Amino acid sequence: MTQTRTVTPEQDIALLTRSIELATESRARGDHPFGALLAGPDGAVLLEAMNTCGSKGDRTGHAERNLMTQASIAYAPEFLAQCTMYTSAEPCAMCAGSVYWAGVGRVVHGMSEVALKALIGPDPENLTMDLPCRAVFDAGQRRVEVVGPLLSRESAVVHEGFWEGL
Ligand SMILES: Nc1nc2[nH]cnc2c(=O)[nH]1
Repeated sequence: MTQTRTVTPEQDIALLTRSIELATESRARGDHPFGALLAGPDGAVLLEAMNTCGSKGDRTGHAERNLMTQASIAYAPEFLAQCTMYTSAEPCAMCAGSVYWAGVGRVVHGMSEVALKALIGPDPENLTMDLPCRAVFDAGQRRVEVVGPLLSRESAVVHEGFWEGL
């Protein structure tokens, strides 16, 4: 039987804060400062992931895409439809696509893709697109609920001084 989502707004903030901590850990180990986690219908943390663009030399190694690969191997789409992905920054088009194809039903994100683009600029390491994840989900045949941007300031802090140095 599929569990119904009961996660509360207070849990949303706590879990989004955890994704920002993962972004800080990602930066500390030499990767880009992004983190993401998957929470079950009741808000229990099921999986966590960080960016691996630097450590694995994989330019598609975004935190959310790494998480969705793990999620789609570990869980059935009927269950993932009741789960939420929390991510320190709005998912890019590739990551939003991976959320859609894995079957996750809800996304809560930190700073917006537009704000990220303004913050990073034309850095060749991260040519941020100008495409909200809602636009990607709206093109699909399955509903993905999006909540965000939330904690915009907190999620931007982890990028401070990072991109200028690359
Ligand atoms: N949202 C997001 N954007 C990125 N841009 C480069 N890497 C990432 C990532 O891991 N997540």
